[in-house]
Amino acid sequence: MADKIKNAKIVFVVGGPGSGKGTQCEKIVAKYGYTHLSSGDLLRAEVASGSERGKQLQAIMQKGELVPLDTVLDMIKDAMIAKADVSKGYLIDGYPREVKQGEEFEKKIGAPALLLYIDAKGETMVKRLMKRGETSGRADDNEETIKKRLDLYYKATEPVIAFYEQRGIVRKINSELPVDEVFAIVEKAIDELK
Ligand SMILES: Nc1ncnc2c1ncn2[C@H]1C[C@H](O)[C@@H](COP(=O)(O)OP(=O)(O)O)O1
Ligand SMILES: [Mg+2]
Repeated sequence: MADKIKNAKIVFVVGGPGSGKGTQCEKIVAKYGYTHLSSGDLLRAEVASGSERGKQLQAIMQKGELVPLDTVLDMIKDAMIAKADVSKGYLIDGYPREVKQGEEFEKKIGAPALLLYIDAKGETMVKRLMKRGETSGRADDNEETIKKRLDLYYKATEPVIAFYEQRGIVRKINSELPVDEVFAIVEKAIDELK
């Protein structure tokens, strides 16, 4: 089964909470037929299912902490295999959150062809998340948890970007711009993959 995704085009979408990863992924899906897998969305779906695993996950996520590595990776892999026949590529959104997660992903699934680094200022991310929190219903879109998520992002995820920069696959995207202008930069990076 895992053979099906062996040669798949894999794009890591990395950036702080509220940087605009989900927004850009949605546009990539519409234009390029990629499959969008947000690790956060997969986890929230598990929570919503009410399963025992979901309950444990909820407690961790509410504190703004990282969920155990194997759990996230298994969920991503299953979702990739499920879409293998219809997918032109995969957007792995919000993963890897730390270098070790990237290494495990490559061992179990494959190497990314590109890392889109969706970059916005801390104050911009906070503003966007507070606004999103008005309607998102996400337990972690509140001021206290946002601050923790940002701190963790800077500590754990920035080394991920440095790690893949050595391989020359990082494209830094200025996400301070309006959505469509951000997407114009994203398109260039994706087009280079063909
Ligand atoms: N370039 C941009 N300009 C203004 N607002 C943006 C933006 N990109 C995203 N947003 C808004 C949409 C959401 O309400 C919020 C967070 O975006 P998101 O795509 O959900 O971020 P992420 O998935 O990185 O957490 O910010
Ligand atoms: Mg998101």
